[in-house]
Amino acid sequence: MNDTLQDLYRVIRLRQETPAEGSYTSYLFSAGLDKILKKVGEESAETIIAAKNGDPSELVSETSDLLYHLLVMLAQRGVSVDEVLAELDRRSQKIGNLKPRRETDRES
Ligand SMILES: N=c1c2ncn([C@@H]3O[C@H](COP(=O)(O)OP(=O)(O)OP(=O)(O)O)[C@@H](O)[C@H]3O)c2ncn1[C@@H]1O[C@H](COP(=O)(O)O)[C@@H](O)[C@H]1O
Repeated sequence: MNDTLQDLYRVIRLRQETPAEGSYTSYLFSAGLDKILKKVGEESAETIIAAKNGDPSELVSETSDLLYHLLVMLAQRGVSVDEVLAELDRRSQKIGNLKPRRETDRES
């Protein structure tokens, strides 16, 4: 896998430590946790709508917005993206994760 998420997280941490003029990331950190969480919520909803709409480029764009805002959220809470990637790596050791479910649960 390439290092794009880790590189982006590094830039976000730089902005957190050293606010920069005209930086959207610095603006988010100065606005605080509630603003960051509001953006995560908005971008999540926009990603869901994009997935429903079926336009692949819209879905790529909205998913990118969401991932960026999730990384800002992690940085604000002091959690490294490496911890998330390590957790995903750990999970990749296990396959067959489907738990038994009732017939009525299949659509939701
Ligand atoms: N990946 C991103 C990224 N994705 C989305 N965005 C910003 O997220 C915002 C999302 O758009 P919206 O319309 O929802 O929000 P808005 O109206 O601009 O802002 P709000 O008033 O809602 O807060 C846009 O302003 C985008 O520019 C990003 N801003 C920065 N980055 C990365 O962060 C790096 C540092 O950017 P700066 O902090 O701006 O220097 C960049 O080089 C990029 O790699």
